[in-house]
Amino acid sequence: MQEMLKVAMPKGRIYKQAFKLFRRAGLPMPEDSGDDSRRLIVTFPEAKMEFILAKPVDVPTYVEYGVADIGVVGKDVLMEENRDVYELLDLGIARCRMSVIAMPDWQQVLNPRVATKYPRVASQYFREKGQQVEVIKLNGSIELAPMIGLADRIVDMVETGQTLRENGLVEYEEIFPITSRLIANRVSYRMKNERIQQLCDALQATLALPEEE
Ligand SMILES: Nc1ncnc2c1ncn2[C@@H]1O[C@H](COP(=O)(O)OP(=O)(O)OP(=O)(O)O)[C@@H](O)[C@H]1O
Ligand SMILES: O=P(O)(O)OC[C@H]1O[C@H](OP(=O)(O)OP(=O)(O)O)[C@H](O)[C@@H]1O
Repeated sequence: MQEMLKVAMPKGRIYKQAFKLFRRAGLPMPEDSGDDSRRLIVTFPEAKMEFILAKPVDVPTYVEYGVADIGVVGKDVLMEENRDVYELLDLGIARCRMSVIAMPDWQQVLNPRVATKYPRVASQYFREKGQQVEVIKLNGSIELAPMIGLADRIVDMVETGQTLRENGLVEYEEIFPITSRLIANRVSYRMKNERIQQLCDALQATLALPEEE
C-alpha cells in the first residue's frame, strides 16, 4: 500500500497552477482546488497526498525539517532561503523574473541604497558586481522605495511589467528568471524514493505535452 506523501504547497498565486499541474499529471484529485477555503491541511485520500498550505516563503523550511516530504516553491524563495533541500524539477509555472529596478533618472551614487524583499539575493548580486550597497529589507510594495526616496534602486520581481509602468519605474537588468520548483526533503527522498520519483516522472511527462485550454 502506498504511504501518504506530505506536500508543502504555497498559498497564493502558485497554488492554483500547481494544483492544475498535479491533476494534469493524472493524480486523482477533485476539479475544485479549494483555494478559497481557510483549511490549512487538505487530504486527498485517493492520491495518498496531504497538502500543507503554507506561506510561500516558509515552504523550504517545512521541507528541510521533514514535516513535508516535498514542496512547491518559487526559485526566488529557494535562492533567498538557501535551505538544505533537493531541487527536483522545474515546474515551469508562476513564471516571472528577478530584476534591478529604478526611476528613469536614476544616477550612480556612492554606497547606494537598495530596497528588496530578497536581501540575500540582492547582496550576492551586488557583491559579485563588486559594488558596495546598503540593502534595506522591505516586505511588500517594494516599488514605493525609489518613488519616495527610501532607496536608489530595488531588487524585485517583474511579471507583466504593469506595476513598473503604472509607477513610472524602469527595469535595468534581469538577475535571473523565476519559475516554481518541486523540492524534496533529503531523507524523504531516500525513504520514499519510488513514490517521489513516480510523481516527478508523471509531472515531467505532463510538462512535455502542449498545455490544453
Ligand atoms: N507577478 C509576480 N509577483 C510575485 N511573485 C510572482 C509573480 N508571478 C509569479 N510569482 C511567484 O509566486 C510566488 C508567490 O507569490 P505570492 O504573491 O503568492 O506570495 P508572497 O507575495 O510571497 O506571499 P504573501 O502575499 O503571502 O506575502 C513568488 O515567490 C514567485 O515565485
Ligand atoms: O510585473 P507585474 O505583473 O506587475 O508583477 C510584479 C509585481 O508583483 C509582485 O507583487 P505582489 O503582487 O506579490 O505584491 P507585493 O508588493 O505585496 O509583493 C512583485 O513584487 C511586483 O510588485
